[in-house]
Amino acid sequence: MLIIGIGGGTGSGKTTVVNEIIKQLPENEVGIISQDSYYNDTSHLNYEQRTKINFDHPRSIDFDLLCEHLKELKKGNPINQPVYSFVKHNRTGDTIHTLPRKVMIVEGILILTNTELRKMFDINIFVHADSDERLIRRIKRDITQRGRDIDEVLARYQNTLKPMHEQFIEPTKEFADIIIPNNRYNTVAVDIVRTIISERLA
Ligand SMILES: Nc1ncnc2c1ncn2[C@@H]1O[C@H](COP(=O)(O)OP(=O)(O)O)[C@@H](O)[C@H]1O
Ligand SMILES: O=c1ccn([C@@H]2O[C@H](COP(=O)(O)O)[C@@H](O)[C@H]2O)c(=O)[nH]1
Repeated sequence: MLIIGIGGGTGSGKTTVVNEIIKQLPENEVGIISQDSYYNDTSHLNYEQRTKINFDHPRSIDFDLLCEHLKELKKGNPINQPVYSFVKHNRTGDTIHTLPRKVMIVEGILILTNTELRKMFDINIFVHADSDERLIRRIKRDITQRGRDIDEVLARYQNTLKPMHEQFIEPTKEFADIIIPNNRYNTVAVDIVRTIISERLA
């Protein structure tokens, strides 16, 4: 199994890059694990309390479960990936039955901060976009897709997202084997990663 970790700040384009990478690859050969599925289960909190969580800090992620799941996939066993709702700020209770594939892609803002996870990755990729570009994308996405308003997005950006990005996420660039500049759609970089995967699948 080839495991690729794709990190980078919110709005840098990780999900978009992953979708482009897998577009022309055989569906049954490549699997995706999203760090977002592994936000801690916060069912013991009410909605108001959940809105106050710092979702950009590594402790907001259930890395134990994520590592355990990746180990199971490596052993050839399927896992049940939790489904997360950004609208409710919590797991939905549903799961996605995820089968082990020849290539597994793990993507998320904080995945490269975790030493145990990094040890399991064969290739570390960091997707970079400038912070103003990421903020613009985040405002548009969170308002249209995640049920936020402009005040919420900007307050979260100033209070937690920006400082956490600087403290935890940006430094993980150091661990990257490949940095994808993604201020514009980067088809060349996507092709390179796709070629690496195709060679492994051949
Ligand atoms: N290179 C790009 N140029 C312009 N918009 C982009 C680019 N890459 C992604 N986007 C858009 O930015 C938003 C965030 O992208 P997404 O892939 O969800 O980022 P991430 O997963 O890193 O948070 C989405 O609406 C997406 O369509
Ligand atoms: O309940 C939640 C959980 C997370 N967030 C924000 O999401 C991003 C990470 O997702 P990307 O798709 O990589 O952007 C993170 O910056 C959190 O602030 C949230 O708003 N609500």
